[in-house]
Amino acid sequence: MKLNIALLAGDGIGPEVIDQAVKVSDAIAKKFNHEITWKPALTGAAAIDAVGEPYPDETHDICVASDAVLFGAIGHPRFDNNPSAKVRPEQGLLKMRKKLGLFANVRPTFTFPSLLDKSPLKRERIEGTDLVFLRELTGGIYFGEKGRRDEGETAFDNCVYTRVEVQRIAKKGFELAMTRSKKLCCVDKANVLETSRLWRETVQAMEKDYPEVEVSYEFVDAVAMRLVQWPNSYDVLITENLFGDILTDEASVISGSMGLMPSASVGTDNALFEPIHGSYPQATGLNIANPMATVLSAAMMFENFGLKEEGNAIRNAVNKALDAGFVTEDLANGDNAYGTSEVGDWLAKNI
Ligand SMILES: NC(=O)c1ccc[n+]([C@@H]2O[C@H](COP(=O)([O-])OP(=O)(O)OC[C@H]3O[C@@H](n4cnc5c(N)ncnc54)[C@H](O)[C@@H]3O)[C@@H](O)[C@H]2O)c1
Ligand SMILES: CC(C)[C@H](C(=O)O)[C@@H](O)C(=O)O
Ligand SMILES: [Mg+2]
Repeated sequence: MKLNIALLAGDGIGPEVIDQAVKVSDAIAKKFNHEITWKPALTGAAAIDAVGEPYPDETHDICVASDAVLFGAIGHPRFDNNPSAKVRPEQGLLKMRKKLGLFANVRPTFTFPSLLDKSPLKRERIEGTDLVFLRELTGGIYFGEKGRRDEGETAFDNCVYTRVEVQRIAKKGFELAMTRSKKLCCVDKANVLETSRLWRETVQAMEKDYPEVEVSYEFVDAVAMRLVQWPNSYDVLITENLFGDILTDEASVISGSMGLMPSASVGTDNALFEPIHGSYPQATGLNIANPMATVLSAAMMFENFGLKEEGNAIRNAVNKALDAGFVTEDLANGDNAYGTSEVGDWLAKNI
């Protein structure tokens, strides 16, 4: 297969982890006879520095013309520490998601056999966890009207959802549940928020089309608790943008590290693959960040092209590295940590 992949490395550890995903993907291409053409493009603070805006038109054109996008991470402390900055790296990420129509963010949470005792949660709680969040990605409070009034003394962020936005993510949730254990949890705050009541009402109306799916409706605050208490009781969870952002970082503790969590952001016409973590500024340039989340995002990319064996080959290499203890410092004991690029080399060699 010939694949054109837009490569948006971004900021902080973004370029370091992306390099490893490229190495591993190139090893896959060699083994399975594919041809990958990488199309690097600017995004985030790097794009602000170069051209004054975090998601330039040229980058968008490259994304649209590609078969998929592989994304590292964006964000820089000089913006995080300056609340009044008008142009911010994160705006680029949001604009990109919106312009590419990536309304569904698929964020799986699973455990790795050799890491069961690495999690701060007890083995018997997390063993067997295999759940997927479908996080709505182009609506809600992230995209509603926001601003200040009263001479800056009052701030607002509006949370808005349309029924159609809820229907399309819920449809994905029901369809995914049908291919798994037929359990769907709708995460909301319908006891308080009107947008959540629209979510609940919309999902309830869709239940009749999927009679085999057992649907539960749970409040987000309770899910935040049960997620770490009984994670293996969940299968597919659908949720609005902000709740999904928060719960998936929480869920990374189940697997053992933020540096392990991949994701796919999909829409009708485009697909983008990105780790759930950020630019981890403290680790920039130190060759210590875990590249596995980005490497596993590349595995999701191959699977999205229908290349299951390729995706599995990546997962097997990651499992082998974890079993062998060939890991970065977030997962290592004491002195036994390997560098980001060494882990990438090891994975590529073991494809
Ligand atoms: N999708 C994205 O690009 C994205 C996501 C989240 C945050 N951000 C941005 O990243 C910047 C830093 O934000 P933050 O510190 O809250 O979140 P972060 O995800 O960058 O880091 C939080 C913590 O997670 C751990 N971590 C993250 N990635 C890791 C990796 N690859 N290997 C090992 N450990 C890892 C580290 O302990 C780190 O301190 C901010 O500017 C933020 O806006 C971007
Ligand atoms: C950086 C930020 C805009 C982004 C989000 O909130 O969606 C990040 O936290 C993520 O999870 O991808
Ligand atoms: Mg996040």
